[in-house]
Amino acid sequence: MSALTRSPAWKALAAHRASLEGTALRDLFAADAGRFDRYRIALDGMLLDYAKNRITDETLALLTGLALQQKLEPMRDAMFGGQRINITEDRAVLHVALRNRVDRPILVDGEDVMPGVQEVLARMYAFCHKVRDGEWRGYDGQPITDIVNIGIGGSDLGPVMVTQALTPWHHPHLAAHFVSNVDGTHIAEVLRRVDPATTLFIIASKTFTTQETLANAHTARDWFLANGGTPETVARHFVAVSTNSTEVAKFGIDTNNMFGFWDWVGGRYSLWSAIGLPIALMVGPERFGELLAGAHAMDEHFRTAPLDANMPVILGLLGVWYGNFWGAAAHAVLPYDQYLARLPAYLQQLDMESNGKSVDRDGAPVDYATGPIIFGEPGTNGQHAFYQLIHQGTHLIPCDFIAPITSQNPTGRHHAMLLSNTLAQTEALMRGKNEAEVRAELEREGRSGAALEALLPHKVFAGNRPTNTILVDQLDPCRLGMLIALYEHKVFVQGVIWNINSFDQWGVELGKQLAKVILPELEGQGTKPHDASTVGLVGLVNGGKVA
Ligand SMILES: O=P(O)(O)OC[C@H]1O[C@H](O)[C@H](O)[C@@H](O)[C@@H]1O
Repeated sequence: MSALTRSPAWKALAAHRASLEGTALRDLFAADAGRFDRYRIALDGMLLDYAKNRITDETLALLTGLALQQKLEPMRDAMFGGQRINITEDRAVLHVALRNRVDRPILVDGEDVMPGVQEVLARMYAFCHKVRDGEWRGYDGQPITDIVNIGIGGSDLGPVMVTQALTPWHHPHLAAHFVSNVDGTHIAEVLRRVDPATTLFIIASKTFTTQETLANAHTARDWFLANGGTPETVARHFVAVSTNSTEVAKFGIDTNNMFGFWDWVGGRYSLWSAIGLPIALMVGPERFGELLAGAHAMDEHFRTAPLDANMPVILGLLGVWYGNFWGAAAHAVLPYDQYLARLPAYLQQLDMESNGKSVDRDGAPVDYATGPIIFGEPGTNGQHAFYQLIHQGTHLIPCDFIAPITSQNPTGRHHAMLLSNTLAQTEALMRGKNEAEVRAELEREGRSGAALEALLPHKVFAGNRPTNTILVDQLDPCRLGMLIALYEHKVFVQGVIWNINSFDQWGVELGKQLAKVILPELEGQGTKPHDASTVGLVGLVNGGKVA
């Protein structure tokens, strides 16, 4: 048994969990009118309501006890203090420095990183002004109309998600496009829609060695050169965001047109750095600053609020509660805002790449569940697709419902209808509908006898399904920054409880290595030994058809 599962706090939670068997959320609500008042946290136009969870005051006390036992506070302070908590890569973890709006010095090995952060931000902002004001011109003197960000993983998902979420603040004469997949269809479809004379390519890669990104970048440059561009004008159309100036120069981008960041910014935590350039170009430096300010407000809350009044801590602990003590393997994120359509995809990388680990910080196998499967779709679309399983399936799936009180597009009754669905879903999941209620309903519909009995079990909802509701006044840059930082810190909290390193991602390497072996085989350069299935599949691909 691991130290964690042997620990007093863990055992106390296991015993407490057993004592809650058979306790239904609807009964907890009926017995306690104060749940909503006690189980909510508000901060700067954002509210977390966590009353619809299988918890009591004792649960929260035991969960915060677990956090204390696992040294959450010292670990949090170590992150904010620039210590090298990413032990397998020997790096500090300082995305919080990128949005440190008060200029509190943040030291890594005794050196303050803040001047460097400010310097890159100032260069980014100056560049944004030039492009946005039409001062930055393409090869034939026209202003830029289209921005194509080429990157993948953390160099894509954050910029895509945020750019889409902040659509109401977009520059009226700029359009953003994102190319990530190595599938040639992705870049082909984007290049079909843009004009080389007025397009700016951002090649975004922390390492500048990522196969997909470099393939797309080369294809973009070849297309540019074949369509009116020249080697001399590449500099007006290609900029890079990277930590690797050597590889950027090798690719042929003038390092004057490179925006740097640092090894202490993890890919999936990098949208606050120069990786956010497409966002800043589209919404402008002022709005980008508000995004950073929102994240900073959440950082300060996480850093200073007591554990039991701390949004990321509570979200993280609730996830541990369900994953480790109730057997929940998945977690749904359900944004009731069309602008947040890509939030679930973004959170899949943030959470699953961070906490999808099965050895602890010392390399010992864990004997407890770690990060959950994250999925989601914007409401109300998800309701008409997979909510059936959440309501009546055999898996317990805790859900986060996220919604703005005010819409950016008030259109007739739409927003009230949207929000009525948000609130109804959390109520339905919590309450369910018991046999007596279903029976009464069927009788009111005029059913009776065998027909009623046959239908009855299908229409029962067990309820007792836990949800969090995150309401924001409106989805503006500041609130979006808060929301993303909330999830970043939630993931951190869980990693600390599970004693895993949330900041490496060795699990993505094996597939990359093997793809390098298979690629030459698909390009006619001989074959290599594999298992029978892989050999067979390579043969079919090389043969050009499946049979
Ligand atoms: O920014 P890059 O160095 O191109 O990396 C892009 C992505 O690829 C890697 O394989 C990692 O799994 C991601 O965490 C990273 O964000």
